[in-house]
Amino acid sequence: MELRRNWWTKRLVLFACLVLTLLWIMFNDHFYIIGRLTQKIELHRIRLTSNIHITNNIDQIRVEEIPLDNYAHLVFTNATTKVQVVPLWTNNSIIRDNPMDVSPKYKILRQQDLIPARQLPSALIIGVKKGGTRALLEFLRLHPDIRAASSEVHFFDHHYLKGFHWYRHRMPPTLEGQLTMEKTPSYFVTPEAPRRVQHMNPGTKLIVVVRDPVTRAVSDYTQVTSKHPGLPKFENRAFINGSQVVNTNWTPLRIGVYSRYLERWLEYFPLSQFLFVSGERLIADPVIEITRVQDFLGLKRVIMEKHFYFNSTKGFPCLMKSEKSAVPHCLGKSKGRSHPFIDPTAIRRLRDFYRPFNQRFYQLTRMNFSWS
Ligand SMILES: Nc1ncnc2c1ncn2[C@@H]1O[C@H](COP(=O)(O)OS(=O)(=O)O)[C@@H](OP(=O)(O)O)[C@H]1O
Repeated sequence: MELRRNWWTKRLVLFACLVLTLLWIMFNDHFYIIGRLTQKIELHRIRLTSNIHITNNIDQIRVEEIPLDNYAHLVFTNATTKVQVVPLWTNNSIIRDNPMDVSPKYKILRQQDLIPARQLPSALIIGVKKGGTRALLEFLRLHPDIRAASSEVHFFDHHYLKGFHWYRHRMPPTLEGQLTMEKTPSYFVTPEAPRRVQHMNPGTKLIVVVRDPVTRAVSDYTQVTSKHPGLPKFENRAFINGSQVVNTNWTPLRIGVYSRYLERWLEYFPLSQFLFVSGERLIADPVIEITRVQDFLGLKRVIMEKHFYFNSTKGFPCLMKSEKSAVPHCLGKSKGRSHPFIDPTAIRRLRDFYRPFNQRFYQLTRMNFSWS
């Protein structure tokens, strides 16, 4: 009898160990299992809603990345073998494997069953170069409902052929309700960018930080000379062969013809999807501009007066705290450089040159930026 009882106890202990091991495995793979389930549901949804036949086995999903430009062509010619998938959902196993995402912050979120996922941006700061785009993005990052890629991604100009899967993985993970953003100022002047952005999402919100084109050109030139000292003087580059003719082929001057680029964007997006931020006012009164941006993005007005202070050494507004730390934060040395002296006659000529283009830009945007 005693022998039989021992036999049962041993079996029970063994069974309990087995159950505990199973529970442990399930707990650890909790998110992975959910991820796989969601993936199956998502794929099923694509199958139901799309007229593209996906031949891939669910466990060996092989999505060939094809630029969206070729989409129409593919649908009509070779629909069974190649699919254009713009992923709106992240496989959690990728988050699991990314060291950035196993930070304590994400561990806590996971424990609360809040699973961050990477999304394509729904709002972009598309320009303009040297307009104040970094300042705007750094200010916006204070908002708890905004998550932004920290560096310029250059997807719609340089990396488009890498596909949307690549692009999405440059974005930070977000929780439901959080907005994904990115800033690359060269998008504004990239001929293909409007069509490509529209293709990604015709509802994308577009923010353009603009600044007096003459000061912008000098700022651009200052940046170039900081990297390549010894370049010809600004005045020598701005006018053809020492004449009074403006050298419109020179990129720092060409970028300032804002109306030309905006006209191209307006072929793809309605004006209501743009917000034009004054680069000058972003320095003089950042609260006004940041409030406009929060309203435009449909966000609560969280960033306000108390978040800014004027740093007299830097000569610019700085933040009382950054996204990551509670200490006051100014932009780096490359933002807010002192500009070289430019001959006032050259400045006057450039102002005359830009005047009609500025007027056209005011007309298009229905805003008067008062650049003289
Ligand atoms: N708060 C604050 N701090 C520092 N700088 C500020 C700020 N707000 C706007 N600016 C202006 O931003 C200009 C740089 O613009 P961008 O960030 O768009 O430049 S870039 O295109 O990303 O290189 C930069 O141009 P420069 O003054 O010529 O350096 C600044 O004038």
